[in-house]
Amino acid sequence: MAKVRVYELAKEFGIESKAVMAKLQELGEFVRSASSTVEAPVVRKLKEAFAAEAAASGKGDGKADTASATDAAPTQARAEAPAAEKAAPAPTDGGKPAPSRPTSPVVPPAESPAAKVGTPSPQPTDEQAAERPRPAAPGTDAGAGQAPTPRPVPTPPRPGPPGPTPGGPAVRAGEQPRPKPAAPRPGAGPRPGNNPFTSTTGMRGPRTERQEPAARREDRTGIPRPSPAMMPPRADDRPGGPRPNPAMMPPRPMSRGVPAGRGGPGGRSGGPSARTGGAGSRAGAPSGRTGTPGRAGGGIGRLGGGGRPGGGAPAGAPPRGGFGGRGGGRGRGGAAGAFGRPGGPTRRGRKSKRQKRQEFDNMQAPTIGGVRVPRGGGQKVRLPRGASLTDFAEKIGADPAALVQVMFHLGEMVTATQSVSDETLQLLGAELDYDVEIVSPEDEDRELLESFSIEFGEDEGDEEDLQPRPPVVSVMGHVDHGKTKLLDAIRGENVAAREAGGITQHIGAYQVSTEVDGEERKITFIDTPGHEAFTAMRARGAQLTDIAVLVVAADDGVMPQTIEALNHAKAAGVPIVVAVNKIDLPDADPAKVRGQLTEYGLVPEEYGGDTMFVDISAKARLNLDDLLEAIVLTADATLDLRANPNQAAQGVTVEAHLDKGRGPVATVLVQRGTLKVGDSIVVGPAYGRVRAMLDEHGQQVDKALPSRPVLVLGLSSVPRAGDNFLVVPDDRVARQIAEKREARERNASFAKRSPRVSLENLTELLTERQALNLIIKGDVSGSVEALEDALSKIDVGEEVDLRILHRGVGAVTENDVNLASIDNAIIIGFNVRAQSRSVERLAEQEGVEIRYYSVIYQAIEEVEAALKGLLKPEYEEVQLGTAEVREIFRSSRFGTIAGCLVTSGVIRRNAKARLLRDGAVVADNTEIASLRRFKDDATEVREGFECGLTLQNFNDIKIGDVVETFEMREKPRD
Ligand SMILES: Nc1nc2c(ncn2[C@@H]2O[C@H](COP(=O)(O)OP(=O)(O)OP(=O)(O)O)[C@@H](O)[C@H]2O)c(=O)[nH]1
Repeated sequence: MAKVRVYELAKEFGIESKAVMAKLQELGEFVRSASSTVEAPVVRKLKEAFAAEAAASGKGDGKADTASATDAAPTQARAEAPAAEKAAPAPTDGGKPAPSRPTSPVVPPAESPAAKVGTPSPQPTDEQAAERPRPAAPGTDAGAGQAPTPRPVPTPPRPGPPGPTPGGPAVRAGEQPRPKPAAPRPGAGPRPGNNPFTSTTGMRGPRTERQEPAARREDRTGIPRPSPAMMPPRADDRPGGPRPNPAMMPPRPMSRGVPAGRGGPGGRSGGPSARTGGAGSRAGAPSGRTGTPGRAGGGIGRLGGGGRPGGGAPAGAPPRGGFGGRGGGRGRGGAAGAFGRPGGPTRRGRKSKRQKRQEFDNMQAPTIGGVRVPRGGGQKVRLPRGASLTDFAEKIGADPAALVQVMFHLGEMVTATQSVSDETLQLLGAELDYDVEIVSPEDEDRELLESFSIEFGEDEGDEEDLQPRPPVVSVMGHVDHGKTKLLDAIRGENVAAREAGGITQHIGAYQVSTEVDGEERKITFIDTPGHEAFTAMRARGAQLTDIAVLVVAADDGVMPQTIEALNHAKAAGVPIVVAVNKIDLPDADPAKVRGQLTEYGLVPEEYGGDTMFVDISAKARLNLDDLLEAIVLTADATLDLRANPNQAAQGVTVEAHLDKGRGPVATVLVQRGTLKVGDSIVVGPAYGRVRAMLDEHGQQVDKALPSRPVLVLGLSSVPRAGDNFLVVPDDRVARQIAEKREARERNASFAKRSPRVSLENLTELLTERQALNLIIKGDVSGSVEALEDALSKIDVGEEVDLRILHRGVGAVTENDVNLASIDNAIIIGFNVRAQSRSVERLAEQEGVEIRYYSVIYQAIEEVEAALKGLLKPEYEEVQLGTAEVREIFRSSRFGTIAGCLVTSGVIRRNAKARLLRDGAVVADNTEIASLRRFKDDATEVREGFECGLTLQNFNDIKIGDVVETFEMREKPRD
């Protein structure tokens, strides 16, 4: 089922949106407004709730019926899950609930006790429903084949989304008022705390897949188990004394050799529930001794303390071959007897030794690289981009140092606190059997805003709160087809001409008016031509364009970038209006353009298609009004452009820069709400209060309605194009959101640029890599990004790295200098200077170099030269000379002396040498240790002369060998 909006649901139910919202709230679902979307499971839940209400009031009116009818799928699923029905009879009859057959008829959701008592009971998804234990499939688990005819037992506890507890047919037949399962009824059934076989005992952790079979096993014990809500509150008052806090217990590594004792102190608390608790619950045994129902099964959240797998029992506990944390209630002997079956006979459904061994193996923490870390069992772990191993460890209750070791074992060297890449997190997750979900920046941002109860991107209120807004248009097309000219022409025609005296400013977007059918209509143009800007914005999640104008020169026809632009617009689902430009030229062929574009799915209206083509001349200002009209008509025909102007403003940044006089300024496009002077605003990582707003004519405005672009003054820093903006209740919230965003961006960028150190490249990284660290400051975010981009493309080989430690808009500050001095970086100021003389002085003091540029290419050239300067010199071998061995003399003092004739070049003392015999090298990397001419020492002997020489550390010289000498010379780099 697709997402639906609240008002659509209201329509479907034939009631007011408010009633739907109220119901949702009652069900524990938060929706902001009638136009908020509702997820499919929530819709189902809602329908169930309405159906239940209708059934309860005895009306069973058509709407409720419709609701259940429309929801046939889950009902079906429930029908196929008799275990769920089986669970229905509450143990009000002394623990003998009415039997039910696995093939009981469909139970309408309205009949569910949960629904009747109004308990919020989120409907399970179809899969969940289908996942219910089915008595019809005995033998699938422990106790296979021993399971008797399915016996009704209460639903096993379901932490996480509580499943429904649909009523069984027997109960329905009697139309007995169902007891509220939530009410503890001491004495009515077996005391759950006394029942060591109950799997409900204190189950707290979320249910994992692995728990399911255990739950099924418990079902077969035939003992009715009450729902968790029926459990006596806590066991501190029970024999066994106070339960030690698991968090206080020292985590104990599990050892295969000394398994946690089942009857040991660690093993008693969990009872069977611990078995159903997955990795987490098995672990928690330190609560031992008390027999506390299931606190040991504290689930994942408790892993940090005694909750580690194997943390159950002291290492020295009697090795009774069980699981830490499993035990007590069900164990043989020990205090468990006081609460249940004291070491009774082996029951049906008990696990075999083999199974236990298997389970033990499963829960055994991996011993990667000699460390033990909890195994996830496929559990989901959400981590933000750029998280560190410490963050990961925190989530899974492990020791960060252990994770560092695991990574080491996996061949990657990372520190515990270092931000790591997505792949590293995934790799670690896969190794530990966790399903790592890297939370995207968008999701993270949504969560961040939600934490302040702010929702971005949705109009508040009802249908009737929405009012028409002008379309936002981007102009795209091939190079030189006239995009800029067209944007200028439209602006010139409509803006400058009408605003007498107004000086048209380039602020990144402008609004024009045109008359369509006697009505004045506005259109907002994004003033940055080209689809790069369009796609860059989209890449940042900002889709602000409603309509794309595709400019095609009539003389040139469709070109590669025309197609590219077209595809981008199509991918974004944006309708296209084609402007066939340059029709003033003699070789203009507008018909050809139409024909060509038809092939790409843009069929002109006149050919029976739905795309409007307008022949224009941007230069001659021909038919520009027709183009504007076509835009309005296309918008009217294909889009429902409405927004709520009466809410806190939200929108997107179109452009931003640092203005010398005004500080950071950003052109924002209001998408919904009305932006007013004085509003507290967050724009990406910048925040502030709107000090003033200017329109494209440089005129001050006090408010901006949806689709209105305005230049905003008063921000703390310069945001990036594509950053969203939103008005928040007060400055404090604005600052907090902005700071969190900034921290997140910093982390993410650290993760991106910290090189992955692996065992393979460690030596290389430690010994050979040199890095040029840079800090880039520029006047506008665009130039900083462009410079960073260009610099990162400089390639001088593997040996030298360019690292951009920080980039930002604005003057070079003291902070920049401090950072540069710590990390030995050079600061590049692009069209900016040091903030003050004191900053310059600090730089001098710290020996930090600040280079100023105003031409991008100059900056690139110099950085490239600097990088080359960092390269280690390259050497090449240059031959000096060769000598042939003619005679051999042995000397007790010098070893073997070779009497040689220099056959080429020169032989020098101390020169590097190698000895060749029959063309093969017999000694390399040696040196001419001594050189004599007759009886005298010589420094060099030239070609044609004889000499005596010895080689360093080499005496096995033979007559006929050739001594070759050479030197290593630095090679100039190109
Ligand atoms: N004859 C004629 N020339 C035009 C017309 N529109 C634009 N031009 C010329 O075409 C050339 C390119 O125009 P631009 O507006 O710069 O084209 P563009 O698509 O923005 O180009 P890029 O920014 O390089 O992608 C300029 O020399 C314009 O004067 C027109 O309608 N008729």
